[in-house]
Amino acid sequence: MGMDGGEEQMQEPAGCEERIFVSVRLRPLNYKEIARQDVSDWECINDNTIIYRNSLSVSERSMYPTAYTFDRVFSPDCPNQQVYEAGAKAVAISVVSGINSSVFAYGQTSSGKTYTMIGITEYAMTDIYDYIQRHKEREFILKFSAMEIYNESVRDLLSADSTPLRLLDDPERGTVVEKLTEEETLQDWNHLNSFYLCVKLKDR
Ligand SMILES: Nc1ncnc2c1ncn2[C@@H]1O[C@H](COP(=O)(O)OP(=O)(O)OP(=O)(O)O)[C@@H](O)[C@H]1O
Repeated sequence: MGMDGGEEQMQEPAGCEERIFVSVRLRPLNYKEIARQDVSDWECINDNTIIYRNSLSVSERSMYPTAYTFDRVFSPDCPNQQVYEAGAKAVAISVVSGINSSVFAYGQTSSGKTYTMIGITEYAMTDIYDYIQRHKEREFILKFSAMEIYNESVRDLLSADSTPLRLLDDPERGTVVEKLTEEETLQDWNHLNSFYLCVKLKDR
């Protein structure tokens, strides 16, 4: 996979302004929904807009907006690679320019957060390692941590100990998760993958 599209952005970060890119991904119907002959309530009508095809009456429908616009929307047949390229790549690889970046998924249970984030992380790490390989004149340190926040309790996904971790307010660093495992000796993709596998197994 090439990085030509993001290269310029990586060398010339856009300054200190904050930017938020919001995209929506529609999940395909699962086999249970198909068996029930469910129909998706949502439809992408272009790259930026989804519409709600609800079953309300015409008079009720006028009370609710039916079209919602985002920076990007992805239809149910969009593969992870396309979601990554169009929705997360620029953010994910901006870290090599020293920009603080974050990609996260939000949605109800079974909406596809894990499916999407696993795909995005794999493509992002491939790109980041590719960049590092091609810039041997620079030194990079990659750290990897994984935590789950569930029912307001924080759990370290790289530790066998499932005791909830405490959140501390550090005057300089902001909110800090106490005792979160931080692997800072990631040598290559395979090394990362061993931690990553551990996270995937714990998510089940
Ligand atoms: N875009 C997609 N294409 C194909 N299958 C998908 C897609 N998104 C989600 N799925 C499937 O739907 C199921 C639920 O997805 P996933 O586990 O990612 O949801 P989640 O939002 O992480 O759920 P939870 O909050 O319960 O952990 C999984 O079996 C996943 O493989």
